Amino acid sequence: MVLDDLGTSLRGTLEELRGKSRLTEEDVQAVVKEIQRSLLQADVDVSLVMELSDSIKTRALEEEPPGGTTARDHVLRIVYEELVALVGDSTELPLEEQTIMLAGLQGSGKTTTAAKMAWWFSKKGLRPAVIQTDTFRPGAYDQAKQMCERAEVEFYGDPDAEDPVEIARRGMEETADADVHIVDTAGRHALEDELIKEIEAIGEAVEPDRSLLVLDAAIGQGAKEQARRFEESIGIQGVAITKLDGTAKGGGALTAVNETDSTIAFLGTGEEVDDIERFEPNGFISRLLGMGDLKQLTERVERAMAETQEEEEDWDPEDLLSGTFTLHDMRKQMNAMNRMGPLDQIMDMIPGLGGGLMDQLPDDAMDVTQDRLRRFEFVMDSMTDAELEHPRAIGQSQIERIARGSGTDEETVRELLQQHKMMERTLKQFQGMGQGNMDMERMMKQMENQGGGGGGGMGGLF
Ligand SMILES: Nc1nc2c(ncn2[C@@H]2O[C@H](COP(=O)(O)OP(=O)(O)OP(=O)(O)O)[C@@H](O)[C@H]2O)c(=O)[nH]1
Repeated sequence: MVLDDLGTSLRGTLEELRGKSRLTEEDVQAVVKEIQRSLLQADVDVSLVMELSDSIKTRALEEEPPGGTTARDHVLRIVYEELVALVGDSTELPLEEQTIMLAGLQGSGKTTTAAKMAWWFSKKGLRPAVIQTDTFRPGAYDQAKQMCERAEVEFYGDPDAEDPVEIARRGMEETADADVHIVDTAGRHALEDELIKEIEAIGEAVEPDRSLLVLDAAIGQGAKEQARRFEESIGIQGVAITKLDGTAKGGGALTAVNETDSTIAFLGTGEEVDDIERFEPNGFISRLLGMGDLKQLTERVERAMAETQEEEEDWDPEDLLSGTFTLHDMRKQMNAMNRMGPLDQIMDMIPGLGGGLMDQLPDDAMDVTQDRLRRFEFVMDSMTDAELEHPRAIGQSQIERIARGSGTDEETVRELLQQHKMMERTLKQFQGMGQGNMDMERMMKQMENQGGGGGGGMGGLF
């Protein structure tokens, strides 16, 4: 896959830095040379490679590594950050009603990507439909139809119709119930005016909210020209890079994204409907370098720089006692519980609250079931940022969508929302108690009562 051997070769060079606390110019040069070699081999544009190596060199030599950071960590962090900047952010894709048009050359993987994207949106709880307008390639209709059947998503196409614009228009009408329309267009062997005109006309008919260019990872320098032409005619908001599971190099596609100031939306990694990933720059580069989660390394160094002992990754129980309590907070707490242990121990860490308070709760109150946690995780995965931030504003139609997307049921979504409400209320009382005006016994009673049938007291949280 893209830049495949970068991680291997870089690891060797970095190993040689082990034990060193300062970097020499030769050290940096050796690292940069490995990166240049890998990127150029993977078809990344020369000027882009030079730009990247210059900034790595300058930063590695000029930035002062914070105390306690090894030379290896210092340079690895800079390489990681520069590579993340090179691949750019992920294309914004709100989970809401929208029309997405796919464009690209023949064989780039548009039809496959349309069905995969529809599958992806359906897993997020939306109702997608694929509209197939390819009248150029015989077989495109059957292929799209079969894939959509496998993805269990709505499909519209007309094998007998000849006018793609008319198919697109009718497709939008016929699938009016769907909330995400994915419009697949025809490709050609090369970028021809006819192809551009056809896509422009389809664009006028369906008025897409965003258009994505589908690029085969094997494409070389030609990707730049393609991206530019599509960008000029229909405007490209993002790119889907396909066939990353093969031996493809991917550098051409990366260059195209960078040159056109575009972003990557999806990665295709196989021929099945679920062989699709939402592009996520940090994870992508970490995986590429084969070095675990490098974001953590960056964060560790940043913390050292700020000379703070604060463990940013770790949830601080005291946060619960101030400010508003959102589902983001609840999720952080769930993660923290996975790492830190059961709730009673966590509560013990809160100054003034631990020390025996939890002993007064019924034994099973702190029983955290993994299964429940996991189901709540699925539910939260299918929520938007806004929903996580303002859970009280979640209405029935959103509950239905979230339940569908998370593969759970409405009952579980409601349970989570109820849980959040209960926890928020209880925490407010803790806040009150923190100020010394809460009667302990009364609070304990309330906590128990709030549990209702779904689980007891504070322990019914999960
Ligand atoms: N291995 C692998 N194969 C893929 C991937 N995406 C698409 N393909 C294959 O690539 C070939 C072309 O894909 P299509 O989806 O038909 O391409 P298209 O761009 O719609 O082609 P036209 O309709 O002719 O423009 C098919 O055989 C797909 O199975 C991928 O991520 N990995």
